[in-house]
Amino acid sequence: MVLQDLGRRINAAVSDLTRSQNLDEKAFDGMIKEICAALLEADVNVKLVGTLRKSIKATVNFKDLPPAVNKKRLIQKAVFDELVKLVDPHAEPFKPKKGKANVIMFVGLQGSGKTTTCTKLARHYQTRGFKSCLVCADTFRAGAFDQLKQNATKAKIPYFGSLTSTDPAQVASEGVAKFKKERFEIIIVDTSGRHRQEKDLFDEMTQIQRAITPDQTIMVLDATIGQQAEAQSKAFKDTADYGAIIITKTDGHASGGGAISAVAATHTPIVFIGTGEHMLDLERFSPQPFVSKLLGMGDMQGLVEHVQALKLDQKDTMKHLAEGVFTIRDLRDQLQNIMKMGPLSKMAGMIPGLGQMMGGMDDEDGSMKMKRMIYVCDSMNNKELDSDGKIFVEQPARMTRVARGSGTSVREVEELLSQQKVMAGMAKKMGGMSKNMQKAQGQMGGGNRQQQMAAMQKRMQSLGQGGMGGGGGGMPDMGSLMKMMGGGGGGMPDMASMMKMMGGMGGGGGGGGSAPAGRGRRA
Ligand SMILES: Nc1nc2c(ncn2[C@@H]2O[C@H](COP(=O)(O)OP(=O)(O)OP(=O)(O)O)[C@@H](O)[C@H]2O)c(=O)[nH]1
Repeated sequence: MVLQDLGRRINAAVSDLTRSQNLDEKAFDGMIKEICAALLEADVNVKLVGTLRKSIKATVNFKDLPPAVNKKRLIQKAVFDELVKLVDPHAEPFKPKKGKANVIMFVGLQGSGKTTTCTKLARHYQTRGFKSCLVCADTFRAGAFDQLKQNATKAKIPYFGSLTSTDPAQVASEGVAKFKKERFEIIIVDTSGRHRQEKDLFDEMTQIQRAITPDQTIMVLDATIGQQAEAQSKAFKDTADYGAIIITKTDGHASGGGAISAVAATHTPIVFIGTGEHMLDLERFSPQPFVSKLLGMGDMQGLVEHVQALKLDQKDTMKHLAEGVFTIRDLRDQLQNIMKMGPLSKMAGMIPGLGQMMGGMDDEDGSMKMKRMIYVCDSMNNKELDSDGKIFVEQPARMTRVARGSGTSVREVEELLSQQKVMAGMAKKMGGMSKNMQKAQGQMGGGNRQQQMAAMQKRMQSLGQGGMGGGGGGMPDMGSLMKMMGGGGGGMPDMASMMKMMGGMGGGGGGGGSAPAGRGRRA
């Protein structure tokens, strides 16, 4: 059972109860039983589950509820709050400071995902304006430095290591000294995860720690070990006193719930969770957004942060949208932006309600469809790209040329054009709206964008919470969401249409291999 399934099961238990006609104590007990069974299957400690059960019962106190009280809301809130408590470590982690060297040392067993996570974290800080780098202090495993080098090169992060040295503490201090001199702000040191004997591994960790005196030591834990996470973290704590934990591989296993709750029970801050093998698959851990996402209520804060961190180039499209225009080039740029955001299923999980709605959607299919749309655009010349698409209606031969050049089919070109037409129609409306808004704002003496964003987030969250248990809620307004993320004026096109479009694209139409045959461009 994967973590998402755990969320779905809990959600279903609450929904069944709140939808049922006779919301009596027996049904309420049944719901608690189902939630507890799901948590136990996810390897959450039996004592913690017991506490959760008692707390939900005590909070709702079914017997003494006055008849007028909104039972559904009360039950939903109690379940939500108790799940948050279950994964809340109640501890604040170290926060790196700008303008100084923050040395972060990683420890953890082999295969836990240390090297991958080091690079993910360096990249995370890099995109947030910290000058970041990596040091490989694993001199035990041949190939460790190569792996870090490869990851770092891909993420464009400077790195340091040695292919010949056998002294990890020396390599670590040399690397840290070099990068401190070069005024790096985040210096991440990766250490070995294996040794002939466990004692050697722990000795090495303390030697490195003494040599570099890190500002923070982070332990990396593999979520698939479930509640054993507690024992493993204790063993490390006794030796290399770490300040925070990153739990990796929460994407594949429900036992991530077990690992997270086990660590939270020890009051150790969980700073991030790894949610996949991709560089972007690192999420800041925060109990409330985590539970919200688990239950299909989305994580708006995370989504906005994620999109902002990508620094997507929206300038031209925004300008066009404000003018009520949406060209084929705009469509291609937006497709490319969406591709940068990471797997679609993950993006959808952050949007209240959408993750569950798209449960069956295949990331590979979705991204292949988008790639083929980009191939179509790349086979157009500048005149075509900057057009509103009418040029293809007037001269249909252009479609055949583009299909041939991109290794797709005429039908796919037509579909892209009709999508662009839909977007252009929306842009026209939005352009008018945005002009009116600007006028209104001007009359009101302007508006505070931060306040607007906060209000929007609040609205989204309330929509998401309403969604649990099927009471009210429903899908939020994707157009507004994208506008908010894009910042002010226009914004990205409507995500729901994008998803719909991908679902409909590429079905049949014959022709077109998986790779473009050639993408020659004509003037
Ligand atoms: N699905 C998934 N896989 C992950 C995640 N993090 C790391 N991995 C994979 O886990 C495997 C081990 O990761 P490494 O980074 O090599 O682990 P390590 O702890 O550095 O291993 P040693 O160098 O042997 O100590 C790799 O295949 C990674 O791609 C994650 O969050 N989700």
